[in-house]
Amino acid sequence: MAVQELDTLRDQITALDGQLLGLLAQRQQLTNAVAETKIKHHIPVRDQQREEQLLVRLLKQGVEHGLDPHYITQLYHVIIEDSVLNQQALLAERANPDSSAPLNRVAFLGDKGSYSYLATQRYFSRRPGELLEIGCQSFADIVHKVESSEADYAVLPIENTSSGSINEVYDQLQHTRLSIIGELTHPIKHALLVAVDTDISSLKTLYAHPQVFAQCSHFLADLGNIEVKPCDSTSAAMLKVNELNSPHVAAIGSEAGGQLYGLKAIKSNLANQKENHSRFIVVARNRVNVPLQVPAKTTLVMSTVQKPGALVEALLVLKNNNINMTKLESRPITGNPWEEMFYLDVEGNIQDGPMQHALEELKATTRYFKVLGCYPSEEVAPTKVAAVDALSTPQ
Ligand SMILES: O=C(O)C(=O)C[C@]1(C(=O)O)C=C[C@@H](O)C=C1
Repeated sequence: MAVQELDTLRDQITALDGQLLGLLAQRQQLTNAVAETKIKHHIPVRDQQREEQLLVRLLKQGVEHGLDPHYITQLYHVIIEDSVLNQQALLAERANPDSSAPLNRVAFLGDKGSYSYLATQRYFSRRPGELLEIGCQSFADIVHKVESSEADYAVLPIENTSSGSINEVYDQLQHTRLSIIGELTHPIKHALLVAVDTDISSLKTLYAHPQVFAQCSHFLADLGNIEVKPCDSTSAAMLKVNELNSPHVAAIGSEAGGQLYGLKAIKSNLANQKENHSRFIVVARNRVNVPLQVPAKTTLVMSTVQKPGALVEALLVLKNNNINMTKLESRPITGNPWEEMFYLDVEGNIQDGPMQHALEELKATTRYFKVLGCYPSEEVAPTKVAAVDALSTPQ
């Protein structure tokens, strides 16, 4: 039965939410205009001093309105992250006029609903041009699609906060001529998805990608006697459960992806770590120019000579040139037992003087050395304001 009072209140909320969206769109137009000005005057995109001033003012105003400072801080971080990433995408587009096309053909693992699919959608939503998704069954197939020009880009998961590096992808990078042109971090929220009404105790078989099983090992250990069946992708697992349409089977995947297959979540937050994120890389046939106004990352691959301390020597080159390394990964070299290929992510732009100097030195120190790509860093660290703690401390 409709309650008149509730309807009236909800109408007012709906109207306000509409206004909030309108205001956010206006804010976006202004920050896009800011990006144009920054392009013209060579000003860096990020200005954390300005962010801090804004946040301090908002917190003061928010407290006067009776709003929780943590709520304001979180909201503002999302708004700023979006603003920075949109501006970076705009600058990158201007710096690479030849790579803009009306259609972006993108290869990724799985089908509609896979985490790679969701990451692909998110990455390209900030870029001009329509998106044509090309679902693939293996990482080798994805890379081949771009190498053979059947696709323009590939989106590949490279590491996860719970299960670590994705070795197969690193191994693909060893043998390809493609370049890394972008990255993004996407939250991975695993849920238990079923096709028909059921409960956990009725389940006999669970379908998921092996990486997903690794990320949810604590949940699986508590489940007891359920058969786990690996699938090529999360979307393949969801499709299987949709087809079987049985109260005894479930898939692990995202709730958003499951909805595309008519599946319902009967339990969420299955990952061992609460903060479960995957980092994806975007690769293409050609390198991109990264404007010096945006924070850049460079991924390198190298092998050192076989002598004690060779890796330390190479890493000292980075230290001596004041270059920050954010990741170091090693993988065996195919055909050369006990020899390792090292993958490094470092902060910096290959067009920058100190970086070029460091790369030259590294080349001289190592046996094999290659830049896999230089791309805009999509990690927007939130600006912290000391006043937040003071404001939220109970009196
Ligand atoms: O004011 C700027 O310089 C902007 O780029 C806008 C903005 C914002 O969205 O408010 C975004 C990024 C900067 O770090 C600071 C503020």
